Amino acid sequence: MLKISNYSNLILKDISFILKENENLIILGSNGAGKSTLAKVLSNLIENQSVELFDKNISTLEDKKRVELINYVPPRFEIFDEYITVYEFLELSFIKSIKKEKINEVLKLLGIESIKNRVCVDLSSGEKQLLLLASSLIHNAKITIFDELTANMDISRVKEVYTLFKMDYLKQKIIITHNLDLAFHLKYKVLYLQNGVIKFFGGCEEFFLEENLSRFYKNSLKVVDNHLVVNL
Ligand SMILES: Nc1ncnc2c1ncn2[C@@H]1O[C@H](COP(=O)(O)OP(=O)(O)OP(=O)(O)O)[C@@H](O)[C@H]1O
Repeated sequence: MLKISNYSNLILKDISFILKENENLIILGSNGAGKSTLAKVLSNLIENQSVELFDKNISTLEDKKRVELINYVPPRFEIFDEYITVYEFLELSFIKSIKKEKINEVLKLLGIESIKNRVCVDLSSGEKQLLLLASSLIHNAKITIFDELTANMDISRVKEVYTLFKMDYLKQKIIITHNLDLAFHLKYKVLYLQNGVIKFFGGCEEFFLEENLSRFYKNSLKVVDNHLVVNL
């Protein structure tokens, strides 16, 4: 269970909501709305006392315990070690003891065995995002927040990620995305942010009603054959 109560900072305004155990969430909103900032608050990268994780205030949790409960996966892969390989990076993703077979299982699941001995800094941006995904699967926190995971992925990879999310390989997920069709089909609960304010928090079906689409996206979207597409 995740709960945030009356949180405000320079960007976010009076944020409160509860996500029940095993409920997944999509966070939507335009550029600069505050989505990444909210994710950093929920994972305590922006320190606060307004978030409760599984009935414990996040400010009271030791780092080791907190990372077991929540993992923020950033939109860009950044690393200072120029020489570390994919395999070595994944070894560092375990919270407890390293299980080599788990690394091979995840590499196979994502179809990225061929890059396992490559140096991380040389990967393409899409490959780096797959590495972040692999790392989060190994980390396997109770709640994983993905910040624009699919932004640099090709379409077939986006489809694979969608399938993976549907498989419940990870426990509880919070997904920040600009891919509305992905959000529409995942059918998770939706939180819509506008200028740091929650304008919608509720079911997917309700959010994607025509009246809400025109309220939040004006005439920039249309539904074609049960898919949300840009109304060019
Ligand atoms: N460390 C910071 N210091 C000052 N302003 C910041 C900082 N981080 C973010 N902001 C500002 O806060 C606002 C919200 O940023 P945030 O990254 O949370 O938006 P977002 O909804 O994730 O946007 P996008 O969809 O473009 O990624 C932006 O105007 C941004 O410039």
